[in-house]
Amino acid sequence: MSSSNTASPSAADASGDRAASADTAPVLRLRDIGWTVGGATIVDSVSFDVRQGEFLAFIGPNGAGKTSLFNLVSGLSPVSRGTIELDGHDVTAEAAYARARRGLGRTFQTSSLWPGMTVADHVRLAAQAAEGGSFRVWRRAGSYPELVDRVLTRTQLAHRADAGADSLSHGEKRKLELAVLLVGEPRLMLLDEPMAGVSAEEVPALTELIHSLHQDEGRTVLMVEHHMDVLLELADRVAVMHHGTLLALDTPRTVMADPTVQQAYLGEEL
Ligand SMILES: Nc1ncnc2c1ncn2[C@@H]1O[C@H](COP(=O)(O)OP(=O)(O)OP(=O)(O)O)[C@@H](O)[C@H]1O
Repeated sequence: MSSSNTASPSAADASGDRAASADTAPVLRLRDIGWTVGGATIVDSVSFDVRQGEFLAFIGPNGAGKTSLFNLVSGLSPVSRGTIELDGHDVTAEAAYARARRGLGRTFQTSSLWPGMTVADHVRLAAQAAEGGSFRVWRRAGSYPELVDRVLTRTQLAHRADAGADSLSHGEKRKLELAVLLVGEPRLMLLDEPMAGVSAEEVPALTELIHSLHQDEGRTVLMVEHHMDVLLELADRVAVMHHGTLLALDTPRTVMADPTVQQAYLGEEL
């Protein structure tokens, strides 16, 4: 168990991580990442590597800096210090769209859907955006039928293609956000609390879908999630954020048993 802000691949290998592979170049490499805004340090000296096909989950108390870290990795916020590499390329100075073209995609904690649009229209709009088209000249009729069918089938939403986004259940909305994400064929997916607001009945199907996108399609996943049972099912490793730092990075069971991590959650059982 690492108690510093730096977790190296060798530390992960030593932990017995099932995804460890010393000769595989990391998909993502963070070195001493920091983000300071208005004099407050929100993310502080975070370093870690993520290997191809790995599933890394992030937990931590509210305000620990998980979403801020995702913003830095995806390019929505510029780092104050440190470097970010994707597939060995230094992307620290690259904009979010450039990182997306390299295969990085993300979802957001709060729903990013358009209530007045149908499920299929969301996929069509994402397809047009991926091609670099202007939203203003977007045409509804006959666009991307195969793509729409493929990603909606993949996310179990084909039967809801013509439904308005505002009529979806919370679980279906999360699936639609994943469908929109899949249009860009991301190899590295950052999922920010994909279970937020989802009913207990819908959690298993959503968990299975995310598991399949990772396991069956080989996508690398970083996911912020508070449901420990979900993490145990999905994650190769769990990163614990606390006050902007990386408190621990190890297998889910080792992290949950760590007294330092327990302390970070005010003594509550994880
Ligand atoms: N643009 C900003 N300007 C100033 N402070 C910010 C900004 N964005 C985030 N913060 C602060 O940074 C801290 C970390 O926020 P962040 O949303 O990253 O935490 P989190 O771990 O994702 O929390 P939660 O689990 O509640 O989503 C919070 O105190 C938040 O208020």
